[in-house]
Amino acid sequence: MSEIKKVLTVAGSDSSGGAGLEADLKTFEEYGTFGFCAITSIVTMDEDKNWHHEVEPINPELVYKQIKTVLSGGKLDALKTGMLGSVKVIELLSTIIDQNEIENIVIDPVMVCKGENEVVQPENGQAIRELLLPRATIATPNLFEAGQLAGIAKVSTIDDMKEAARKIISLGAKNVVIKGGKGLQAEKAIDLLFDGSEFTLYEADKVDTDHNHGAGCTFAAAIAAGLAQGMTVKTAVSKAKEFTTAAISGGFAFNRFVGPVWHGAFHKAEQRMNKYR
Ligand SMILES: Nc1ncnc2c1ncn2[C@@H]1O[C@H](COP(=O)(O)OP(=O)(O)O)[C@@H](O)[C@H]1O
Ligand SMILES: Cc1ncc(COP(=O)(O)O)c(C=O)c1O
Repeated sequence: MSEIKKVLTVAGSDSSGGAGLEADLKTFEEYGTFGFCAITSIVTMDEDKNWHHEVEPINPELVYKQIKTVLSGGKLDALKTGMLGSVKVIELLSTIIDQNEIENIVIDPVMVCKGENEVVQPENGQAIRELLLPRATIATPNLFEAGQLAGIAKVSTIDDMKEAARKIISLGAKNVVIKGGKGLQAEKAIDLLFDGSEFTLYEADKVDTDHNHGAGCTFAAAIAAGLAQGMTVKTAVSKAKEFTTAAISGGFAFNRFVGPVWHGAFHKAEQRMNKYR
């Protein structure tokens, strides 16, 4: 057996299990890669506060020590970032990327949680743009995040996505895939990849569901695992799209607010479903 590929996620914890580092690790496992994590923040949702997401950042020094622990095991095949907790963590991460040989870097510029209107830690957006985009093999913003990174008020059409993608590439990312998802004014769930010269569209049927908590994290994690396994960017995005569509189709109502996607759905183990559901 060839050596197992190693993928690190630096992300927030979503104890409801669909998003955050939980989504990433489950996805890495489904891909047959080995997942590591460094926790940057802990997210909880409070029923008494209308299910508002509360974010508790982890001390940056502790985040640094977690990453150093993982790096002590040798070279990583991919690194994925999610919710980063603070500007300090973003600064540390950019230095760590420069000082270590990491081939594939997937920057998921998490700025919003589904069901919330306000930006989580708005000061992080500028730091992600300046410090992480130039180091990204691929950035994976959703429509809102693409607008924030590109300085475009609203991204809601394919043409808007193209404009935002051009801008994000000009900020230094090697590739960007903008997740059209449910928010796009289109019949299908369309994502747009731009590598600086060519646009590629990825389409899937829209799943009619509200249980898509974690879809964005899952998509970016799947891209990271695919790249770690040696896929080209185009193949990794295409495979991630299939994986995520399946995960959304397998989503379920967890409580009255959150419906997580199910990362195990792609491999449709019927026995697994019958056993646990
Ligand atoms: N209802 C849906 N049906 C099918 N695909 C979807 C649906 N919602 C989102 N997606 C896909 O899931 C992935 C994540 O998109 P999105 O949910 O917009 O990201 P985020 O979680 O970062 O907001 C993208 O590939 C998007 O096209
Ligand atoms: C820790 C964490 N990261 C990322 C996200 C973003 O999740 P999604 O993939 O649904 O955009 C969330 C949403 O709640 C979260 O709690």
